[in-house]
Amino acid sequence: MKITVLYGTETGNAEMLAEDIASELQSEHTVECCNLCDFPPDAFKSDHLYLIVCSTYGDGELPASAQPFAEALETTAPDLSGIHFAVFGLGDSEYEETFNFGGKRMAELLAARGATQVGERAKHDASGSDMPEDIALPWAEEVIALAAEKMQETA
Ligand SMILES: Cc1cc2nc3c(=O)[nH]c(=O)nc-3n(C[C@H](O)[C@H](O)[C@H](O)COP(=O)(O)O)c2cc1C
Repeated sequence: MKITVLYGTETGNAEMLAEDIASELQSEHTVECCNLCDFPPDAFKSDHLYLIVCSTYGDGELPASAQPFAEALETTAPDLSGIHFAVFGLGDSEYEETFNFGGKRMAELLAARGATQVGERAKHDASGSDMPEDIALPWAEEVIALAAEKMQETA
């Protein structure tokens, strides 16, 4: 499968995780990895699965590297029907009211433009005991299997 791992980060955790996911998947898939700040919303392709790794900053906001992408999505309003994505959020449950809102916001923005979300949105908790890569790799395998079915249906 063609997979693009996109990440939105403020201090690098999402970037490290995105790179880990990409390197784990590349033996079986064609994988690219890209910062959301370098990815224009008109670059989505319907034969790719997009794995979006996104942290949360401020008061439940998107991290700095995802903000230009989110603004471009809102101003250019591309039609993303036929695009499949899954979201892995990074956050910290110490921020009780806004836990993992960055990933949630990203999923809402893409769905609002017609893209199809695959699988459950994963929510890593920096205050929990799991390492992000330990939950991200099984999550990625699961969403890839689901996407393979869905993308075949819509092809
Ligand atoms: C100043 C600051 C604000 C944060 N705000 C939130 C928040 O509102 N909700 C949340 O779930 N996590 C929040 N976090 C936790 C980060 O999302 C988490 O540490 C994540 O791993 C950072 O990933 P990054 O380095 O890719 O940006 C915050 C962290 C910092 C330092």
